[in-house]
Amino acid sequence: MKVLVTDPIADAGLDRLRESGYEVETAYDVEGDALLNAVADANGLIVRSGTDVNRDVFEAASELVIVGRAGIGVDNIDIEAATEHGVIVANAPEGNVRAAAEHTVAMAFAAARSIPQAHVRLKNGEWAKGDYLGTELNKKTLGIVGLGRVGQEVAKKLDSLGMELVAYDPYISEDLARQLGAELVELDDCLDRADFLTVHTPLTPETESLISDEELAQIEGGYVVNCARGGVVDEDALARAVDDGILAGAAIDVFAEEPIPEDNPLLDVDDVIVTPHLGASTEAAQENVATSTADQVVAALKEEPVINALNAPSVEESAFPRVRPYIELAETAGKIATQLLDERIERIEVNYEGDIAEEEVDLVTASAQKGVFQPLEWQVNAVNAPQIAEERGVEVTESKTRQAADFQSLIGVTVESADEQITVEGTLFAGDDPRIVRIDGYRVDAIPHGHMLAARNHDKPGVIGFVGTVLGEHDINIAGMFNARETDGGEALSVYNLDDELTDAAKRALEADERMIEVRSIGLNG
Ligand SMILES: NC(=O)c1ccc[n+]([C@@H]2O[C@H](COP(=O)([O-])OP(=O)(O)OC[C@H]3O[C@@H](n4cnc5c(N)ncnc54)[C@H](O)[C@@H]3O)[C@@H](O)[C@H]2O)c1
Ligand SMILES: O=C(O)[C@H](O)COP(=O)(O)O
Repeated sequence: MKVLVTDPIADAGLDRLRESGYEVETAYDVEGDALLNAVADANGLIVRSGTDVNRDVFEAASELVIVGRAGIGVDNIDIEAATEHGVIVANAPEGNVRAAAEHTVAMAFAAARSIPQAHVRLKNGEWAKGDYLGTELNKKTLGIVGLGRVGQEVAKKLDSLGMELVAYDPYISEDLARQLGAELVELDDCLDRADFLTVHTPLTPETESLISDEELAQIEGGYVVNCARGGVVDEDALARAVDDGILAGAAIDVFAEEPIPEDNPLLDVDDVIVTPHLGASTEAAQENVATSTADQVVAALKEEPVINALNAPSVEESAFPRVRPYIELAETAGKIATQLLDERIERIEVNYEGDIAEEEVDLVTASAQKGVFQPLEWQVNAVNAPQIAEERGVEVTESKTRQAADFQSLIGVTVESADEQITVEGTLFAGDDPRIVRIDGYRVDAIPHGHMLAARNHDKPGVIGFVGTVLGEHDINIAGMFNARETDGGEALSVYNLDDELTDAAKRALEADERMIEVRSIGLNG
């Protein structure tokens, strides 16, 4: 399997991929057709902020299982297109937080003391001591927009340096802000009170140009720091505000277009200091994000849970060994159920009984949906199955009961149409041996594997012999057989494991007998 890496990541990450047996291709700075060609046979793709992973990339990458983002921001990845193509997107949300926070603090100080400007003049032989009278951060108010991981780390650092903290973040609790020593306020209040404003939100339609002319005017006389994403602070408005003396200065690490074009207005304003997106560029941060991203790519390629998947259900690493066998069992039960139902599926219910009901089962439920849709859809997996259900208007419900009647753990997948429903229930014998133990209420003991035949018949003498004879005549060998009946002489259900697929001719021959009620071929391969 091949992992394509299109932005530079630390060697430790590349080594980890190679040690896991994957071919690693590095192709930095590729774009357009070159990127589409490189990704065509890649099973994994690792990027930073430099690669535009758009819909065309997903359309060209038919083998792609995961895009790993060696860092936090995923605004360069079309997650919707990834989900539609069944591709996991995962980032490394922890590894560069300290680096980003330290850079933010450094930029705030650098702007407040005009360090870059003084540095350049001194290097040019000019002792401009009298031109720089800086501002202390001590006792000033820091306005933080976005109090997530980086925002919180910045809050801790600048709180300890004597700043007053106010924060605007509509998605966090007052309690959390209070624990950090910050007052949670509305945006207007945050802007009015800030001597320094630092933004730490992702770039989304909601945050794009969140800080523009009007907002900058509210920070009059202060400084703006942006080490989050270009575009959250409007660049033209910021250049104007600093140039016109409305703001004392700004420190910017990230830009709406990167690498920054020469005509970016921020480059022309002396009191705007800039760095080329260096927030995450420390040795420690790069090693952290590279190894954590490589681990997630390896996990995805081994079909193990991807801890930081952004568009797929996941399971805690410690719980995975307990949940893992049920993932396949649920998929199998879903596959069988869907092949036993003729009509359009309108509802799926996944029921958990016993020990498994204690676990986090999002991934198991997604796998049951994958099983249900797989015989019907071209490319379905646990990433896009919930979306397929939503698009088709299929209602999916989950129920759990900790009490189990006959088995330590039992999973039931019910598929329902307008006038029919089928439930297939399975368990694990000895912890990892999957068995289908009930189909539509009939108690069976079927090993779900390969080709199967499910036959409903009137419970009359000679039926089992008849089925065996017909299959024999059509050269189909029976590998195993399980029979269950409602009542003596009532209806019976038999499930057969076959070495070969049930042919149409054999199916017709079985259906021709009046003792047979229904004959279904079930395929569990693929
Ligand atoms: N310069 C760099 O190299 C660098 C390094 C790391 C992270 N980053 C960027 O920093 C930003 C923050 O990263 P993080 O790890 O803290 O992310 P995070 O998801 O932990 O935090 C983001 C916070 O923003 C808040 N938020 C979302 N929409 C908001 C809105 N409209 N108004 C106010 N708050 C809003 C969220 O509630 C959340 O608390 C991201 O854009 C990330 O890409 C940049
Ligand atoms: O979102 C991030 O993690 C940072 O912006 C770092 O981006 P980079 O990996 O491109 O340096």
